Amino acid sequence: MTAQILDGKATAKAIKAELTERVAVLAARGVTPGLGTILVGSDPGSTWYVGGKHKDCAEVGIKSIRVDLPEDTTQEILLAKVRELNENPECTGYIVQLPLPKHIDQDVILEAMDPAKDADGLHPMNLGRLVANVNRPMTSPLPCTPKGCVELLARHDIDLDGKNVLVVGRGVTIGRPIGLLLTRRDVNATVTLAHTGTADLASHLAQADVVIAAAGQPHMIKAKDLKPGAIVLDVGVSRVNDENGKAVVTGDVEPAAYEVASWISPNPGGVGPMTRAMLLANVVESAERAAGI
Ligand SMILES: Nc1nc2c(c(=O)[nH]1)N[C@@H](CN(C=O)c1ccc(C(=O)N[C@@H](CCC(=O)O)C(=O)O)cc1)CN2
Repeated sequence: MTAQILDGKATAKAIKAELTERVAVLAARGVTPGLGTILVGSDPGSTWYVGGKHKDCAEVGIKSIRVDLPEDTTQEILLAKVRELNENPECTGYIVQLPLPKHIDQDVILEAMDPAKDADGLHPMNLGRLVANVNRPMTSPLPCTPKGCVELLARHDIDLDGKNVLVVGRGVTIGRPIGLLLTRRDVNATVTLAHTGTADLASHLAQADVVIAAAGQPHMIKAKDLKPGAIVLDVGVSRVNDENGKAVVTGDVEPAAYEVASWISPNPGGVGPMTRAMLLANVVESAERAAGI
């Protein structure tokens, strides 16, 4: 068996084209959505991701506001920037790029954001809304990567109703919120959350119809442990050196999994582009709600 590809790049391109039209409808009503980003430090990955967010905004017609701060920025200065974006009327939504340097308390920063401007769905109020709302349509932003995983599967006509999903990784941006999203009544999956403290990962993998690998551990998911025909989303991102010493992006799933899975999202080219597209979707949806559309 060779797995079919969950093509995040092509899917994100189609979503961006749809969002461009929705931004034009907002513009006709005099509404211009604006995305702010705050980046602290110069980590090459984070700098690339933030650059991508501004490029995406330009592509679909969203205004963007960029705040770049040095690595040694104090928590107080960062809080002042967060408050500035809370008050800036041109910025209808914003994100603080994660991870933050170790001397800054991420929870304090996320809590200081205006939840109505939280384009990442990571403010505790918005995560709490995801916990509380099982049945009704969500009217608050969802974290971009979990939302991107669900959208990527839906756009390939993959129904998760009744499926056993194993999520590997318990981070706040993916692992923890994705279980909440997948167990909503409209998705109806049964979710197990595995992590570094899980005793026998192989026995969980053997039962999983769907695996969402978001641990950030290169090739930790072995093809031999997968249930034949499993659907695999390779979400984790690591940078490793290839045989020529060149840094390359690699996922959590070993390449041999392509011979066991029925569907697989490549990495790069799978969930990453969907994360980018879902950030734009959050900004547009929030502007539409504000405009009463
Ligand atoms: N505030 C946030 N911080 C972080 C988030 C987030 O959603 N909000 N997620 C990740 C980083 N991220 C977006 O910020 C992100 C990661 C990966 C990609 C992507 O398109 N990856 C490419 C490969 C890129 C490469 O070569 O490095 C792919 O998968 O094809 C986009 C966005 C952590 N921080």
